[in-house]
Amino acid sequence: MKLIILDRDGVINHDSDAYIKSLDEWIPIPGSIDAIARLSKAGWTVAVATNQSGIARGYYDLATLEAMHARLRQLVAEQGGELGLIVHCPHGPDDGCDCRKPRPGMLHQIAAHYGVALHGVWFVGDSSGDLEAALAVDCQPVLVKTGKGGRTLGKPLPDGILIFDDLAAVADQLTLED
Ligand SMILES: O=P(O)(O)OC[C@@H](O)[C@H]1O[C@@H](OP(=O)(O)O)[C@@H](O)[C@@H](O)[C@@H]1O
Ligand SMILES: [Mg+2]
Ligand SMILES: [Zn+2]
Repeated sequence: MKLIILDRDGVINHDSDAYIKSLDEWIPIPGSIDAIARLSKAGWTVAVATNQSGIARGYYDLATLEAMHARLRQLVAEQGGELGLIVHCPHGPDDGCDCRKPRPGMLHQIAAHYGVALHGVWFVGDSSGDLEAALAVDCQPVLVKTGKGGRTLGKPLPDGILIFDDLAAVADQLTLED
């Protein structure tokens, strides 16, 4: 199975230091919806693992998050693609959960859902926590320069990460190989 896992904020949609708190604030990064559709049409299963501490912080509720994800699925379907499992961590930094990145719990959830191993699976993110979560379970960490990616690039980076301008460039690479 060709599985790729994506972070959401800063990779699929624009991020904000004020959190993405409503459907109106959820704005796709240009090229990202098409990238997901291209990957899907090329036989890739595209899953999402996203921290959503805004729920624990009371900034928005689960219904609002699910409305964002319904919009995401609709936009990908309109491009002829299909989005796979979306897993989110609703917890806050002090909740001690196993699913909040950089912990790899959501990656394990996705692997279990599809019955696959995580070794070498590309996990595309914009933050250091995404890269750390990937490395914790032997995924291939992939950093995009969108969202917080520019800031992340300014920090010391672990060895072995792949860097792309954006999700569209990741899709170009993976669909080129097919
Ligand atoms: O990039 P993903 O995982 O899809 O989602 C990130 C969001 O949950 C939010 O994560 C927060 O971090 P804290 O949760 O406050 O540490 C902040 O970075 C916000 O700017 C950001 O919107
Ligand atoms: Mg992010
Ligand atoms: Zn959690």
